[in-house]
Amino acid sequence: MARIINEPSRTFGEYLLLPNLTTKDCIVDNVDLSTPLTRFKKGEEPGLKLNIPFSSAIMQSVSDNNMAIALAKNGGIAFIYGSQTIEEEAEMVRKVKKYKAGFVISDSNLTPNHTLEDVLALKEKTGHSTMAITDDGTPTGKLLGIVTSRDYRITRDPLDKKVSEFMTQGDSLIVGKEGITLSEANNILWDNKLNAVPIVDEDFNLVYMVFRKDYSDDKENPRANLDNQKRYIVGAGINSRDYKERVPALVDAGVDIVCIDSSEGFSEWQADTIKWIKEEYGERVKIGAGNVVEPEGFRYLADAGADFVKIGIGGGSICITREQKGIGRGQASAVLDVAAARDEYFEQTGIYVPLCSDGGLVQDYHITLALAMGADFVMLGRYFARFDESPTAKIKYGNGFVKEYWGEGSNRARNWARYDLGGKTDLQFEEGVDSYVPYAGKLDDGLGTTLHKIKSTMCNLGSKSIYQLQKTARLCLVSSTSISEGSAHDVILKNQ
Ligand SMILES: NC(=O)C1=CN([C@@H]2O[C@H](COP(=O)(O)OP(=O)(O)OC[C@H]3O[C@@H](n4cnc5c(N)ncnc54)[C@H](O)[C@@H]3O)[C@@H](O)[C@H]2O)C=CC1
Ligand SMILES: O=c1[nH]c(=O)c2[nH+]cn([C@@H]3O[C@H](COP(=O)(O)O)[C@@H](O)[C@H]3O)c2[nH]1
Ligand SMILES: [K+]
Repeated sequence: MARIINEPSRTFGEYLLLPNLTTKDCIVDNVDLSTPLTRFKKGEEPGLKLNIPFSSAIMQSVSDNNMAIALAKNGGIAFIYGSQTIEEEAEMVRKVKKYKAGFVISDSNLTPNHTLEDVLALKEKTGHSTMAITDDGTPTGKLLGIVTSRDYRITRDPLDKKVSEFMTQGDSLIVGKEGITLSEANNILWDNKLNAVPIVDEDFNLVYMVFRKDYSDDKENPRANLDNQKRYIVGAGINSRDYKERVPALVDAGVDIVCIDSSEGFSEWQADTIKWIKEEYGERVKIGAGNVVEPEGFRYLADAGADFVKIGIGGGSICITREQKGIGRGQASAVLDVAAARDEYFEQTGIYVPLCSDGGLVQDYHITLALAMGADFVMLGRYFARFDESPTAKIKYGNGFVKEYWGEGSNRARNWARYDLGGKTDLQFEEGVDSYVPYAGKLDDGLGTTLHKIKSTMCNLGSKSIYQLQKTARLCLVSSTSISEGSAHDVILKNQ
């Protein structure tokens, strides 16, 4: 007979935190939010850590190279979406690893044989008026010239005028040599009254551009999550099918960690994927797996060698998996149950496997709850999709703005593959929706507020670290009637 777990599965909104004694040294500035990202043996340090317990969802509408840079700058990690070709995903990883504050890879490039018409079309497409002219029109080709809007006049020059006739070239072309510092590049900009300076290697191949406007806002964040070569840490999503091709390409691009991206991870496909990666790369390549919602699934993946395990089925804001397939579990119950299994696993084996609570986090305090319940970090989709740094369009909506946000199980996300990875297309059903989320401005600002909230809650709980929070937090269940007591009530709100 089927086994029934009679305890109903619960969500974060059903719990509140109880304060503990706040000692005088427990102030926001003293709260440390660093947390392990990968498994470690008792008494040892994890191979990878996060400086804040945040990761961004493995989704087309959330995690590209821009999100990865913005989040790593703040101490977290993005997992670049795997629902794209291997080459495209590896290229995104490469862009993050090549990124140096203030040095950008040129996104507007042409050859001398292009025309003014091509210049105008490219400007329309990228929004950038400074273009690098290289022998092959790529951002890494031999640099032959530069075009800015000062080099042509739309009213006077014919549209078929060749770029070679009006680009800045020869002795007038001022460049910086690869390896110079940002402040040296900035001196070149000022000394020559330029808005941009191309940086070239020994063979005059283009490597970066440095723009005057970028210089001021590129001070390094002290929380930045960096590797031993001072490059940003980045993760990437993989699947349990093409990993033998995808993982080598990602490793070649410099990825720090991969994560099997699936709605449900208690499977031999995932164990095989982990096994292959560990045999191929040993400890050099870290790998997260999931998702699970109960202890058996956790233990299976921990035994298989997962470096972290992700929790959450059907709780995401764009998820309709529970409606479609009837699988899943309230996220709070899932985290509590799996965290207990993780602690038991640690006692039995001396191996600590970090947990990630993925999806369904709505209020900022839900993040604190997830950590208190035993998660070491969280993964958020909707939250990050709202910021400027997410890859999707910002659209005017009523009096404000929204950004697009769609699930990886939606038809929109699945369209990337020309061939179906998983069987007959005519049998497919959607497991996610296509939606809008309210636009929330710059990631630095929004995330800054959330971090401050989490830290001040931790002070109420007398915790200066996530470890302490997990060990000492006390939580209570709330009744549905007491929930209304928690918002403004029995008053007439002004300005409404
Ligand atoms: N966290 C959540 O609640 C949910 C997440 N999603 C997202 O949607 C996307 C797609 O997820 P899934 O459909 O679960 O993808 P998936 O690729 O893991 O699974 C699809 C199907 O293929 C099977 N499969 C996996 N590897 C195989 C192999 N090597 N050979 C043969 N069959 C294999 C799986 O067992 C499953 O039936 C992911 O981005 C996931 O994160 C979708 C629904 C819910
Ligand atoms: O049922 C689903 N259908 C989908 O199409 C889908 N796409 C993503 N995900 C999962 O949702 C997480 C993000 O959730 P939030 O927006 O709540 O942060 C993500 O991190 C995923 O775990 C999906 N679940
Ligand atoms: K399964």
